[in-house]
This record gives sequence, C-alpha cells and structure tokens, in this order.
Amino acid sequence: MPVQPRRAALTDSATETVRLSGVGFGYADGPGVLRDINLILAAGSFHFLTGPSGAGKSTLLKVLTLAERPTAGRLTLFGEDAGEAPRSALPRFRSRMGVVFQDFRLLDHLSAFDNVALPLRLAGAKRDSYADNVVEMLDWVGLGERMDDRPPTLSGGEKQRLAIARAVVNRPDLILADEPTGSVDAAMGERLLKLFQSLNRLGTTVLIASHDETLAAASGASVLRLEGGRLSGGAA
Ligand SMILES: Nc1ncnc2c1ncn2[C@@H]1O[C@H](COP(=O)(O)OP(=O)(O)OP(=O)(O)O)[C@@H](O)[C@H]1O
Repeated sequence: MPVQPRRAALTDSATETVRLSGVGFGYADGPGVLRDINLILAAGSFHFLTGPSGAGKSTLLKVLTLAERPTAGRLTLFGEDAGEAPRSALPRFRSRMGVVFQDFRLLDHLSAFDNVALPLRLAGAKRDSYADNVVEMLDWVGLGERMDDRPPTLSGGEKQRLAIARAVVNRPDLILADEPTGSVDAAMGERLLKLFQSLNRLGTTVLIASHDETLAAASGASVLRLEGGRLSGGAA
C-alpha cells in the first residue's frame, strides 16, 4: 500500500520546503540504507531526526543536501524536482540551504571571521554590508573574541559553533544540521537550539539530526525517528 508522506504542517506545494516520496538510497555495492522514505517538511517547520547509530540519519541529510542522489523515489526541494536535477542546478538549490556537517568542513587557512563570511561573499555581498552581521553571529555562538583565529587553533566545540555560525549567517530557507550540539556542553546546546529556534521563527525550515533525545524533547519540535532505514514519528 503506498504510504502518504508524513505531514508536518500545510502541504500545498508552495509551502513545502522538502518532499520525499518513496525515497530509497544505498551506497554503491552496499545494502539499502534508506527505504521508502515519505516526508514533507512544510516551510517554516522545525524537526529533530533521531535514531540509533548507523540508522541512516547522516545519509538522509546527504540526500537532502544533494551530496547523494536517491536511488529510488522522488525528492522535491523548494517545490522543484531535485533528485534528478542536472549538476548545473545544484548550486541554486544549495544556495538556499545552510548545512552543518558532522565533520564541520571549515576552511583551515581562513580566520573564523572569514569562514563565517564565506556564504555571504559567495553570494556577492561586499564586506561593509556583512561585517556587522558576521560579528553578531560570532558573538552569538560565543566566539566574538576568536574571530581572527583559524580553525586549527579552536577546540572541537568551538569549531562546531563556528560551523553553525557559517551555516546560518545568510538566513537560509532550509537548515540541515548533523549532530550540531555533539561537541558542546548542555548549556551551549540549549543556546544553540535557541539560535535555530530564532531563525525558525523568521521562517527558516530546520531539520536537526541528533542523538540527543533530551534536547529534542525539550525543543518542542516534531521528532522524526529513523530506524532500519525507515522513518516514523513527526506531527500527523
Ligand atoms: N560512504 C559510505 N559508503 C558506504 N556505506 C556507508 C557510507 N556512509 C555510511 N555508510 C553506511 O550507511 C549506514 C548509515 O550510516 P549513517 O552515517 O547515515 O548513519 P547515522 O544514523 O548518521 O549514524 P551515526 O548516528 O552513528 O552518525 C551505515 O551502515 C554506514 O556504515
């Protein structure tokens, strides 16, 4: 029986940030990792994605960031078919996303300031127009005193906070974050959650993959659970 996509809120195509219909994925020569995933993330909704280690949370985020393409089913982002979009279309989809990678992917030769400024520079903004915004974001994540330092001199938690500041600085339409509080203490985890919630109140759709079930429950967000490659949970 075909499964209806889970609905997190309104499902009019104009208000959907993400739609997965029967999406499957497996790495080359490996077993299937994602099976028949049906999911709608309404524009402006907030979700946690939980599940045991190896369940496929990072893989699902890789499919959503178009680092991997679905091997079955249909993926729509911002109302457009993305699963089979040509490579030349990928920057257009990605320019609307802020991604926090599990391994941070900071540029070691750039200062903390320049790492955070990168998405704005790539979007063509001039330094004068974004400098205050970058400083404000670094202050928010507690790195206001470290803006001239390079990533190799930062602790794991500081790198994580820097990666989050970079992902959110240009107010993307969609934030995809893989374990964004995995390297920080509980108080900083709550502060970072507030940052994601503030952006969400401004209209950004947020999906956070996390082992931290306590933080997920405290957030009041819908909690999606991935297990054995299948998705359950979320708002009905
Ligand atoms: N590049 C890859 N090539 C082949 N198999 C992979 C690759 N990356 C992940 N896998 C496999 O896919 C499955 C899902 O991994 P994934 O990293 O998505 O899980 P996860 O839920 O994010 O785990 P964790 O919570 O430990 O980060 C695992 O069995 C893993 O071994």
